This record gives sequence, C-alpha cells and structure tokens, in this order.
Amino acid sequence: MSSTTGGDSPDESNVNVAGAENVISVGAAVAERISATVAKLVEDKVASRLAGSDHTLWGPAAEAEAIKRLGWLSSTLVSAPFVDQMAELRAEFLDEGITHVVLGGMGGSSLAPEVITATAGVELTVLDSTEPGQVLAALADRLDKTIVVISSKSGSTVETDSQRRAYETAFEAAGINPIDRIIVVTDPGSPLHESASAAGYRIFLADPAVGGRYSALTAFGLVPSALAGANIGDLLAQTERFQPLLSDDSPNNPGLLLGAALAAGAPAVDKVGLIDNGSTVVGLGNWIEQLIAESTGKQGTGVLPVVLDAESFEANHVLADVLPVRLVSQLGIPAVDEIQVAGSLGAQFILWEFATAVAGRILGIDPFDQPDVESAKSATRALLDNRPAPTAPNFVDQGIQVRGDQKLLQGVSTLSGALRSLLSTLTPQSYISLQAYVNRVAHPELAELRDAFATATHRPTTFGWGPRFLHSTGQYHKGGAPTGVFLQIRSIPDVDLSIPERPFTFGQLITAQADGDASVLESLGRPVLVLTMTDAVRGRETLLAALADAYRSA
Ligand SMILES: O=P(O)(O)OC[C@H]1O[C@H](O)[C@H](O)[C@@H](O)[C@@H]1O
Repeated sequence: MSSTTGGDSPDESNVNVAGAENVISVGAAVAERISATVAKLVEDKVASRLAGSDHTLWGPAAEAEAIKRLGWLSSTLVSAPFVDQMAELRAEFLDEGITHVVLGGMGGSSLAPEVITATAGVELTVLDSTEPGQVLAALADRLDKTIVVISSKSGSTVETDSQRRAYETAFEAAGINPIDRIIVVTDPGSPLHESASAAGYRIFLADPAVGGRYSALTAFGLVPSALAGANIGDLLAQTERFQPLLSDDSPNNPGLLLGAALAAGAPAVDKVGLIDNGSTVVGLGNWIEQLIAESTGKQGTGVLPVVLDAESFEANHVLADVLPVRLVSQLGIPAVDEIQVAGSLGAQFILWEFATAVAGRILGIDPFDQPDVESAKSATRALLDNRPAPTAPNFVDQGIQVRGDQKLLQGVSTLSGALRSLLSTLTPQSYISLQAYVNRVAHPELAELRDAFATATHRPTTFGWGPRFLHSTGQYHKGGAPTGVFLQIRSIPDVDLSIPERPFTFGQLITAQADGDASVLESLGRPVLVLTMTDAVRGRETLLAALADAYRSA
C-alpha cells in the first residue's frame, strides 16, 4: 500500500481550495521505513513548533543561528509589497525599450530565479560564472537593452562583485550610465548595501532573517524574476494556499513525510535521486540540490542530492543507497521504494524548505549554516594573493593534461589509466562528482558525461558547473560523508578578461577557485583527478572514449 497525502484531490485545478493540494505520495517500503520517525516528529510537535518559528528544534548549538534564520516561514507576508513595486518597475523598463534581464549572483541568490523564470517561460540570463568566455558572451549580448540585477545576501561574494565591476565598465564604455541599468539586491548593512548606496544604485533590501538557500520567496527570488516577467503574485499565492498544511502535527503532514524520507534512511540510504519525471516545474532539482546539500552535508553526515531525469541510469536501477524521488505533474502510485512529489512551484518551495529543516533535526545538524564553504573560499583567496606558478601536469594524453596526487597516478601514463585509477577508489557507498570549470554556454554537451559515468560505474553521479556548484553541493563534498570521488574537468580559456580595479583576471579567478577547491578536497583525503582540456570542442568525445577504454581494460 502506498499513501498519498497533502489533501484530497490530485487535481491541480483545486489549488484554490486551501489545503486541497496533493503533493506527496510515498511508496509502501519507504512508508514503513519512516513510520517510527514520523510518529516521533508528531509526538514532539515538530510541525507546529517549526511553523511557529521555534528556534530550539535543532539543539542548543544551533540556537544562535536558527533564531535569526526562520524568516522564510513568513516570506509571503513580508514579500507582498514587491508584487506592485516590481510590476511598476518592469513597466518603466519596458517603456524605455529595456527587455533583457541579466542576473549576477551565486547559489541562493540565483537558483530560485532560474527556476521561477524557467517555469514561467520567461527569459532571464543567469550569469553565475567567472569563466571569462561566458562573462564576455553575456556582456556582448544586447547591452543596450539590458538591465542587470546584482544579488548578494552577504554583499561580499567574489563572483558577484566581479560581475558587477565588469558590467559597470561595459555600460560606461557603451555610453550608458550604470546607475540606470544596475539594480542591487542585498541584505541591509552589507558591504554591497553601503557601496551601492554611495554609488546611487537602485537597491532592494531582502529580509535578513532568511538564509540564502531559503530565500526563494524574498527579494532574491522575486526581484529578478518579476523584472523578467514572471508572475510573482501568483507564486506567493500558491505558497500561501499550501503553507497552512505544514503546521499540522499529523502523520500525514507532507513536510514531515518528506523530511523523514530524506533523512531517516541515513547513513545507509544517504542519497536522494531528484528525478524530473514530467514535472511542470522546470529545473526544480537544481534549486533543491543546493537546499539539501548545503543544509545537511556537514559533520560527516547529510543527504547527497543527485539531479536526474527519467532516462538517467539511477532512475531506472535500484541502488541500495539512493532514495528515488520522482518530481511529477500529477501524483500516481509510486514504486514501493520511491516517493513522488507534485504541486505548484509556490507549494514546492515551502514544502522542500520545511522538509529540509525537519531532516536537519532528524540528522542532528544545524540546517542553517554552511561551515565548509569557507574553506574553499579561503584557499582561493590565498592562491589569488600569492599567484604561484602553475604546476606541470603529471602527463598529457590526447590533448588532455592530467594532474593528480602520487597515490592516484603512480605508474599511470594514459588518460584511461588515470580514470581507471580514480574509479577504482569507488566503494558501494561512493558517489562520483563531476565538476566542469568550463564555459557552460559554449559547451553544454559536457553535462552528458554525467550519464556516461553513472552508467559505466553504477554509482550515483553528480554534475556541477564550476564555480556555481561550490555554492551548492560544495558544502556536502567537504562536510558530508567522506564518500565522494572527484573529477575536475577544466579547459584552457581561449580568452581572458580583466576585473576592473582588481589585481586578478576572470581567468585567474576561475583557476584559483578550481585549484583551491581541489586542494581542500585533497587535504581531506578525497580522491581528486584534474583533467584540463587543451581543446574543449573535442573534450567530451575524448573523455567518453577514455571512460569506455578504462572499463574495457579494467
Ligand atoms: O548571496 P551571497 O551572500 O552572495 O551568497 C551566495 C552563496 O554563497 C555561499 O556559497 C553560501 O554558502 C551560499 O549559501 C550562498 O547562497
């Protein structure tokens, strides 16, 4: 038997009836596995306490952070004024012929607008990269019709600061006053708030009581999305209709069920496959990925999100350590060991946030901090300060420079041998992390490597574009279970771009980010292989052939 909950009708047309939106259906085996955990959550009144912003739910060590991080529970109220404000501003820009919106921001400051606008079918250029070719391409795209939203909660993120500098200079060079074309979203009192006020930029302040990855329904999610043409009034209304369901101390509460499903199987089942199985929400998995990975991947535990589609290997084979979650448009009966999640985007934002906070309590961690993100940032800063000469590759094979530590590359002289050596470290609990510090607009085909690695190894495989993933799964890689096997894929940029008034270029920045993260992972004893393509156009084919060869001769 499987149980469906969240209301009494699977029909999306019923969402206007408060509490009548079905959102989750749990397979029988999963229901059995989580029933004791759910019963305990009900007994402890976790749902009503969380809905009432009880900051003691995660233990004494987490209280200080939690007390200032529960504002997302009231985002629909706090954000209501943005609906009219943004509609007016958008109309003003359209009148001036400004039709193209760019968002410069990382992680929690870009992932929600990406999903909101993709689901609404409106265009938003998300520049969450430091790859010089990708930055140059964005700068060259319709600058005369462009408005740029610079979003950073802390106001000190190096990628976002560099993007702002690049756009300021580009606008000035084109005879456009940046003050007319750059909008800033940040927290009150951040360094960006101060500098943007001094410069005279239009500023939207976000609710400081909401952490970055929980900020979908604050200014961070809403301002760029509304400017791009998404209906944020509808989005907030979807959340408002659904949210009351989450406060019930009931074993059918979808937030408790999902939270328990995410966390109750750990450490044996410590990965969740987020399978887009015809969901009407476009790209939701990437937003959920940051939320779960950064919130739970710490103290050697956590849940690893693996973003998949219906054709992925992991979506079609039972892997003992992976819980498949199918994101569907309408609930059906799930396989016994799977769950299905549906619902409007507004419902899903709050559902997953609530469930992640519940999962944090079950895992015994603080779901609102990200203690291991800083290590890669400081390694990057040190590299940018000292700028050491690049290390020589261990060897070059088929136009690919291969780097790795002694343990991995001793006696190895071919690309396929290097892959074989890396993949020989896999255990039945391992995952593979593919990290491409490459221009994703020019080389989207590299993402196809994910399926090839999962199919060849039968291990869950994540794919992230660098430096974007550093603000998402990056926390889990360092803070979560030590089961990751890491493959960095880089290209030698054929262009570079200076960062105005900074002593380093975009090319030097992305290299330092990749080097910095690799060094932190290596220092934690994780296997890391670094492959640098001298010809990115042939990169995918060369790597696929080497992977096939590695397995043929294994
Ligand atoms: O919005 P910002 O302060 O620029 O931060 C962007 C991102 O930076 C870090 O990586 C944090 O770990 C993320 O949670 C955050 O979303």
